[in-house]
Amino acid sequence: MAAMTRTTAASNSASSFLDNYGVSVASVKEHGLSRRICLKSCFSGQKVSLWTEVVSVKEMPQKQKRNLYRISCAVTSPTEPSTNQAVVVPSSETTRTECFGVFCVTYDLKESERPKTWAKTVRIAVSGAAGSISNHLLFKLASGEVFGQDQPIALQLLGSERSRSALEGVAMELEDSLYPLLREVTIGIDPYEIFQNADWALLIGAKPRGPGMERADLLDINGQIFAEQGKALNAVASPNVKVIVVGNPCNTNALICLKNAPRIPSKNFHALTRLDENRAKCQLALKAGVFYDNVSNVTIWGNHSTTQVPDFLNAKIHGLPVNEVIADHKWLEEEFTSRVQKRGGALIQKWGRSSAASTAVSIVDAIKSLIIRTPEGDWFSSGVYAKGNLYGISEDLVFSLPCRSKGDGDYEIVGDLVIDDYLRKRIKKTEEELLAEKKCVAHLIGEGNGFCDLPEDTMLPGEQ
Ligand SMILES: NC(=O)c1ccc[n+]([C@@H]2O[C@H](COP(=O)([O-])OP(=O)(O)OC[C@H]3O[C@@H](n4cnc5c(N)ncnc54)[C@H](O)[C@@H]3O)[C@@H](O)[C@H]2O)c1
Repeated sequence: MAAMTRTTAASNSASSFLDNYGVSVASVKEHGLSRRICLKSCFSGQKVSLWTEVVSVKEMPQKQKRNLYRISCAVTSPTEPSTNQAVVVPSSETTRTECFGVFCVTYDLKESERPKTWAKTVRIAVSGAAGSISNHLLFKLASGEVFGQDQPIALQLLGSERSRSALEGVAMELEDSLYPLLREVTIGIDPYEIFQNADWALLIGAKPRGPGMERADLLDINGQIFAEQGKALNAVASPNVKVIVVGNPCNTNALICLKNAPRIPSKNFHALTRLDENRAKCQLALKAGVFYDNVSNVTIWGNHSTTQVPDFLNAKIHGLPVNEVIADHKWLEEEFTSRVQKRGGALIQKWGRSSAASTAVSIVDAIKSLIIRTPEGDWFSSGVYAKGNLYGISEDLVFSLPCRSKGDGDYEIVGDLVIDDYLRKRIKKTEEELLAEKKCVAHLIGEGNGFCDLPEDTMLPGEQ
């Protein structure tokens, strides 16, 4: 067995790198960043005659925007099987982002498993991948439940320095699950590496609000994380990446992220308010005594905080206005909102931990809302860049609004909801809170010095 170690930086293609080794490429099959390369020739200077072999090539992301290829090949001679192997690996400083375990093995699609609909691998970057929400979400993604049963996916998992070992544990569980659609798993702690070519970025990782921590402190600590991750997305993700920010305070984190990623359309950034929408639907269904799939057209307006406005005015049950079905208008006006806002807190009291599973489900719902056409006449809520909204809401905010999608990953803001005085007053309040949050993080969005004067220290849903 001949083993060699060599690192090279090349600004050109993988095949010209192979040329450096005197190897000629017979054919290349692409699977996202991974390529299977069949060779015809031999390594120059190795005096090894090759007959057929497979080389896996991985682009090693570099902040310096150089391409670095890791190449490993197992070479078998017809006369001396398994005696000739050559491995080219990067030097240790380039191995921080690793394909994990079984996912490093090259794969080939067998003809029999190549249905006509087999699609290009979707690359999904997930931050906070070792956390509670991800622990539910990753397995839904890998199972095909989200993107479909003929859609191979790659999971690119970002953790923090502290969660490095846990991240390996997550990847081991994914290995043991033998998901046929899960083609690649990479783990790491550098967003510039993990976000490479991501089609989706699910930004969950954030610092939790500790005891006695002001909302302003949380904004600053987590804001810095999202400024960095925005820059990393800008540098290395797919230019049309769809970003869903979950880590709190998610609206302002999403705003910070998009401001730091000018290459990516602002429209592509979302703050997750889908859990609030789902909770609102559940409360309306409970009150009306109907199953929740009969509730539609529910909007969450504004911030994912206790100033959020769950809208019963425009919501429907069995296609009828909610206030025609629920006669108890006092309940709608006085109790419904706080029930939605306090649902997370009530759950913590019962179970002693926050809602991870239902949050993961709501992330799945949020993705599906963008890749599946919205049913006629309905809409969904998402924290989106408010540019072009017809409700007079400040446009330079990430604000939860009613949206509709054709299922192509894009969406439009629905512009014809009725806003009465009750809603207008509350929407104003959540808007004021978001404007104040924006001032706090001015230093992170290129708008001078941050100055924090929040109207009140509101909580995140579930904190109280
Ligand atoms: N928008 C919503 O509807 C909603 C709902 C529930 C929770 N959340 C928020 O989601 C976030 C995560 O919740 P969780 O229950 O999974 O928390 P968790 O503490 O279980 O997991 C968070 C993980 O993120 C990691 N992390 C921290 N900083 C990171 C960074 N800079 N890069 C990558 N990873 C990092 C941590 O090490 C940890 O493993 C919290 O901010 C929470 O408030 C939002």
